[in-house]
This record gives sequence, C-alpha cells and structure tokens, in this order.
Amino acid sequence: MRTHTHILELMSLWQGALQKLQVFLVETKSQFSSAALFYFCFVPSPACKDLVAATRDRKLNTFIQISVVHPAEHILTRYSSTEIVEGTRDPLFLTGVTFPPEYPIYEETKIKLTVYDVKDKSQDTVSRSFLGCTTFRVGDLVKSKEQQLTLTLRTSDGGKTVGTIEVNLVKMGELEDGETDHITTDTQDQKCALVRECTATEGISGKDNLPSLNAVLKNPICKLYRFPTSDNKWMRIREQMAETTLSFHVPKELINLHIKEDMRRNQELKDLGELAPHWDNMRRSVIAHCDQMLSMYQDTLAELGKHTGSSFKSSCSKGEKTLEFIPINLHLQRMHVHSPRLKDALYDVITVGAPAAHFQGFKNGGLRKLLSKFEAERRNTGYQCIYYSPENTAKAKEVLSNINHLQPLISSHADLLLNSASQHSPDSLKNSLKMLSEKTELFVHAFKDQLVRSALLALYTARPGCVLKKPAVPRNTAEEGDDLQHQDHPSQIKRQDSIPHHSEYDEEEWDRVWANVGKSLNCVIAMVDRLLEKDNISHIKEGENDPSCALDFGDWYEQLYPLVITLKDCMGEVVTRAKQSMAFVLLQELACGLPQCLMLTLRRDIVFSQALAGLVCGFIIKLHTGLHDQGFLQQLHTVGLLVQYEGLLSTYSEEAGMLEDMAVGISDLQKVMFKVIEAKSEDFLPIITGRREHYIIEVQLPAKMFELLPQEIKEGKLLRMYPVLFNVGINEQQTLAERFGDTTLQENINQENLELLKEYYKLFTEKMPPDCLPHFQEQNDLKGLLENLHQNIQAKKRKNVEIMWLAATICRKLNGVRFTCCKSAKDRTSMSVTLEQCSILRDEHQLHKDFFIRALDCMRREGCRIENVLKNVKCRKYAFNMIQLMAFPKYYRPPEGTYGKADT
Ligand SMILES: O=P(O)(O)O[C@H]1[C@H](O)[C@@H](O)[C@H](O)[C@H](O)[C@@H]1OP(=O)(O)O
Repeated sequence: MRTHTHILELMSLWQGALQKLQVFLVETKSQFSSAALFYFCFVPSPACKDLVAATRDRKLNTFIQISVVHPAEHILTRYSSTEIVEGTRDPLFLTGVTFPPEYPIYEETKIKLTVYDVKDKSQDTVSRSFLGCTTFRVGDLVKSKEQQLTLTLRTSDGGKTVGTIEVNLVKMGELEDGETDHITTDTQDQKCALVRECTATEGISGKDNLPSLNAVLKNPICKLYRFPTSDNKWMRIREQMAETTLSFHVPKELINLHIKEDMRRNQELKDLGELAPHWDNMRRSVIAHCDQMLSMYQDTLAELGKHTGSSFKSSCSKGEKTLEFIPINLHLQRMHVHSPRLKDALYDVITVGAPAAHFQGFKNGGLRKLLSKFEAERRNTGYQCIYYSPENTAKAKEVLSNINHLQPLISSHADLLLNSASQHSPDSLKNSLKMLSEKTELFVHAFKDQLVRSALLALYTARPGCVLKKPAVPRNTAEEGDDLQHQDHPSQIKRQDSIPHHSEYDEEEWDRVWANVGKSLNCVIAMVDRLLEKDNISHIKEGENDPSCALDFGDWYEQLYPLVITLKDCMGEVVTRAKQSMAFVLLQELACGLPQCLMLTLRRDIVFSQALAGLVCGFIIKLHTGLHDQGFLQQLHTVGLLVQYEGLLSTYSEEAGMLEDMAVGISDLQKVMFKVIEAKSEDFLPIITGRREHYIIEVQLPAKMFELLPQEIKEGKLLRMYPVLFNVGINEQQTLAERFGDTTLQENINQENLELLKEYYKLFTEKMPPDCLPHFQEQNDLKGLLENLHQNIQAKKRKNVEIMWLAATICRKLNGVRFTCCKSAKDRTSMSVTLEQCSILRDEHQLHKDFFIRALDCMRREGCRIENVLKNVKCRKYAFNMIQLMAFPKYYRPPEGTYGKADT
C-alpha cells in the first residue's frame, strides 16, 4: 500500500502558507473565533466559464457536485454541492466545500467536480442533466504555485471540452481588504465565492485557548461563504453550528438536585410527629404519592446515565419519556463576519426547541393555564386542608432551606469556638465568635415570620387530642381574606373522645423558645468578652511580674462549653418546631391538589430543565466571547444579563400549549443566578446548587481566563438573569388562530415581556456609564427601538415579524444572549436565524443589496441549518409544504428544492 502523506504534514512543509496561517492564528486568537489550521477550498473563479448547454434555447442553471476518490478505495464518495446559480453560462458561486481536519484527505486523494444543469428544482428530486466534469489530485493543488488550478471540464467520455473551472486553496486571512480581490458584479467576468475548509472543535472555540469551551461545545459544523459588499469588495462569512454537552449535563445535575430536595421533604413529612387521624391519613397518602414521584425521577436519572453518543436530542425524540428533561435540538449558531475595513464580528444565537412537556401533551393546555387553573381550584376546594397561598408555600420552603443550611453551619462554628478556647487563642476565639454570631443572627432572622407562628398553631391543632379555648386563628395571621376561612378549619375538626386531651396552646411558647437562641448567644458573647478581658489584664500583670495573674486565667474551654451546649440545645428546639411547622404547610400544599400538584411540579421541572440547559449554554458562550470587553463584564455584575427569546410558535392547537409551557419556563429562569469560579481541574462543566425556588450555577474558567474578570466577579458576586420572551406565530396555524381562534396569549406574553425589557433598560441606564457599550452613538437609538417595539406590540398587526427584528436588535445592542425557538428549532428557526444573519450582513456589513436574497438562499440551501435538519430527521428537506409556505411572511420561505415532505 502506498504511504499516504497526510495533508497536514504536507502543509507544514509549505512554509509560505504556514507563515501566513500563523499570522491568522495570532490575529484570531483573542476573538475566540475560529483558528483553523488551514483551509482547503475550491474557488471556482470564474467557477465555470463558457459552459456549453445541450440545447441553446434555455439559459443554464448550474451547480457543482464535489466528490472524493479515496486513494486506497478507488470509490467515488459524494461529498457536497454548491448552490444552484441560475440563468448564466459563467456562474458565480457563493458557497463551497469544507473538509474538517479529521476527514481522511491526503495528497493522493482525488477530487471530482461535476457540473450539472438543473431543469426543475421545484421537484422533490431535482431534475438535472450532466454538463461536464473534471478531476484533480489534492497534492497538485497544494503544490501549485498560486495554490490554484485551472481545469477543463469535459463530457463523460472525456472527449469534448464544455468549459473551464478554477480551483483555489485558500486560507482565512488572505485577500485582505480587497487588496487583490476587487470585484465587479455586473459583468460576465465575475469572480466567485470561496469554498473552503474549517476545523472541527477549533472552528468554534479557537485552537488552544479554550478548553473550557471545548468541554461544552461538540460536533461543530462549519460553512464558509464570500459575499460582495455594496462597494464591490468581498466579505467573508463563517457560519458555525455546534451541539453542547450541556444538553445532558444540566438536566442530570438538576434531576439530582430534585431527588435530594424531594427526599428531604419526604423525610420532613415523616418527621412531623404524631398527627390526628385525619391529618395522618393525609400525610400517608401524600408520602405515598411523593415516593412514587421520587422513584420516577430516579428512573429518569438512571436512564439518562446510560445515554451515550450525540449530545443533542433530535426533534424526533421530543416525545420520548426518558428524554423529557433534555432540551430539543439545542445548538449554538454562530456567524463570524470578516469584512473589509471593519472589525471582525461574531453573532451568536442559541437555537432550541421551545421548552415544553411533549410527553405529557397539551390536551389541557400548558403551564401558564394549568398553574392558574390549579391555583384557583385549590383555593376553592381546600375543605380537607388549609389553604396557604403560593407565596406562603414558597416562604415555607425558604425557611426550611435556611434551617437546613444554617443549622450545621452554626454547629460547626460553635465547635470552632470551643476549639479556639481549648487552644487559648484569643484571635481565633474572636474570629470564631464573629462567625458564630453572624450565622446565629441570620438563623434567628429566618424565623421572624408570621407564617411560622401561624403554622405552629395550625400544627398544634392537628395533633391528636388537641384542645383550644379560642378559635385557632393565630395573632396577625399570615393569610388574609378568604384564607382565614380555611385556616379556621383545623379547630373545627372534631376531637375524638379516645384521644387524650392536650394542654392548652401556649401562644407565647414559641417566642420564648425562639428568644432563647438569642439569649444563649448573648451569654456566649459575654463569656468570651470576659475571658478576653481577663486575658488582657493577666498579660498586663504578667508584664508587671504580678504572680496573681495565673489565678484568673481559668480554663476557657470549660467555661464556654456549657454555654455553647445550651446554645445548640436552644437552636435544636427552634429547629424541630420550625421544621415541623413548615413541613405542615407543605403537607397542605401537596394534600390539596393530589396528584395534580405533583404532576404540575414534574411538568414545570421538565420545562425548566430544558430552558436552563439552553441558558447555561448561552451564558458560558457569552462569557467567553465577552471576556475582553470590560464594559460587558461591568454590565454583567452591576446590572445582570439580558436573555432574549424569540418564539415562532403559533397560538393555535397544541402549539398554544407549548407556548404556555415556554412562557413559564423562561420566566422561571429569573430564579437562576450565575457565579464564575476558577477551575481547579480539567473538568470545566458547570456546577449547579440550590432548590426549586433558587439555583446557583457555578461556571468554571481556567486560571488564565479567570484572571481577566473584574474583582467583583472574581469574588463570587452572583450574576442576575433577565429573561424576556417575544413570540410571533408565522405559520398556517397562526393564520387559523388569527382568523378563527385567539391570539391573546401571544399579545399578553409580548406585553408583559415588553415591561420586563423596559425594566432592564431602565436599570441599565441607571447603573451603567453612558458610554459603556461598544457602539455608543447607536445607544441613543435604543430608546427609539424600545418605543418602536412598544408600538408594534400595541398595533396587534397579523404576523408582525417586525417585533422579532426589533427585540433581537435591542438585545444585541444591550449585549444580551439571543435565543430562537420554534417547536423543534429545525425548520422555522432555521428560516429565522438565516434571515437574521443576512439582515445583519445587510445592515451592519454592507452586503450588496442585489445579493441579499442569494445570500439568504445560499445559507438556507447549503449552510449549517440544512445540516441541522439532516441531523434531526436524516433528510435534507425543511418540513414545509406549499400551503404552509404561502402562509409564511415572505422572507421566511426557503428556496425551491429545499423543502418538502420529511418524516419529522
Ligand atoms: O422546526 P419546526 O418549525 O418546529 O418544524 C415543524 C415545521 O415547521 C412544520 O411545517 C412541520 O409540519 C412539522 O410540524 C415540524 O415540526 P417537527 O417538530 O415535527 O419537526
């Protein structure tokens, strides 16, 4: 067998190019953009010239198919195609071919270029006829003087010449600023687009600088284009798409936390102590249901643990039970623009299916409706249990979480204090006391809530044989209005004669128990003060050689020990009571709505998990791209991060339910805060802590990158998220909703989220210096854009996609993270992100106006998004039919031949 020289080795011999390449690597490193080792590209420039058509009566519509002949195999493998260029014998191609580094390509590898004429591209299988072909060896191209080959296209028998084709090997970074590459767009002699290669993982994250990004981004796909600018130069566009390990990592972490949280809650219910039969039966039933739920979470986690292979969930799997926590088709979609005289720019959008509980279905709507319906029902049917408002239930969970957090902390600080005492170390004693006092104060503060008081009374009445002199309405009861009615209920439960009477409820008892913690802490403080004072005096006396000094010294440990034990005992007493009372509140929440409340919690967990996976991915990428932007970093810790979601769901039938799920899932992201920490190992995956009401995501950065952060972030400041959602349905279902259905869901969501966006903008202007954002002159536009968005939302125009564009533009100007979502993030999402990309090229990078539609069609036909469709459904067709497309706003329609029936 022949020895194959790998093309990389070949390249390393080729000094000139390598030097150029190294310049490029250095230049791009700091932008965290692609740093490809080399680009292997064909530049059909002029791609095909003087092509000969079989019949002279029609113009040619051509495309080039690229195939590879691997040296050992002698088999022709179809690799890729360019777009179709219509109506010319000298076609200008805008898209090309990429070979990832792992692709087995050697100098002996042969590439075959076949040019076809397309007769009817509207059909499912494009009807085409062969025009001519040519073949070359990769080694010949690499070694050629100008890295360029001009090849003759011949008929299949190799006889007749039917035109020429030019092939170039190009690296990113060459042909800078149009130096050698000035183009004309109006002549027959047009130059054509680059077709080139980009590396795999490096394609997204840079070569050697971002192990922390490489840990989360996987299987990148990269496409490159060259488009003309309005002043007839070339701009280069690298389009990249990658999946993320976070699709699975975040849900697994989260489910783990749910399991822990629910196990603790179940134990707390068991620890409620003796209850009267009514309540005891209720508890039994609740625990049985909760245990069932718990094992369901455990099973899901076990199933996910078995998952190997790709790190994304395809649209086809969206209804799979075991994958319900995993976001659908989550990808980073990135556009890197390199245009003459302008700074390189990166535009990121996270694309993901709307977070929704597909397995549970949408027969009864989604979370937004289900939650409010459930709450209303619970309020009115609480005859068997006590109604606590959602705020009070949340408060109870918070108190429980504070107890669980603070008690062991105080206990360990108390032990440290005793330890310092036994070592007679005054400094350490002072420090331990400081910590102990701080935590104990927090602890005491945690119970300063009327809810604890009222729940204690309610629990008392639920004990066997309880007796109350007065009706069991606690002083300043936490619940008001209607709630009182239900809260009265426990006192009305008839005592059974067989149950022994309890002593009368002592309303002051809790105050005493609670105050004892403070009192015992004061005793500890007083004792430490005394000991330190005596220590001081004895040192002075020691200095004066006074022999009596040893007498007052005493044993610090022995003096403090009983006081510390008393403190711990008092605290234990408070903890037991408070825990039981709060667990009793939770019992009511669960009992009032069994089993719906558990199903709703599950649904909310599922939707939140999908939303959170996307958010974590968006945050990590934004952090990496913004590491050198001081303004952004300041904004991050002083204001927080804007996270803008573009929804394309219709408000009709099932998708209305998805939108209801999505709206709640996104709003729940407000409960999340981020913290950046320095990675201590090579494991850069984020760490999640917290409970359903509040999560902290710790994002790990390697030391070098961590160093770049402002002090506040390095010190662990928690970073807030401001999620907003704007939805505009665009498909045929939305037409139905507008004509015969209801669009209020979308209108309400847009209105509510506009208010949130305005709030963020207000905070931003209050907290940030006026010149903090990169395009300062443009910041004045923000107000205008917000006003414009406001008017568009009020206008209630049908399929008003202007809302999308405005919201996205505002988000980009405010340094936010962008998301685009439809049901499965494959078809409509692809139309939207490609439209966004081309609109940015037109508005920010002077894309030649005559090339707007061609660029759009190129991206949709040959770009990353059609690969996304392929990844999901194993077919290169957007799942649209003609009727659907007729309902779409004009610029959301893909080019002919790229859509049709696909098995989704
Ligand atoms: O990615 P989507 O736009 O949610 O895909 C839709 C598509 O828009 C629609 O035309 C088609 O009939 C399917 O419903 C697609 O959804 P899948 O989730 O089935 O891919």
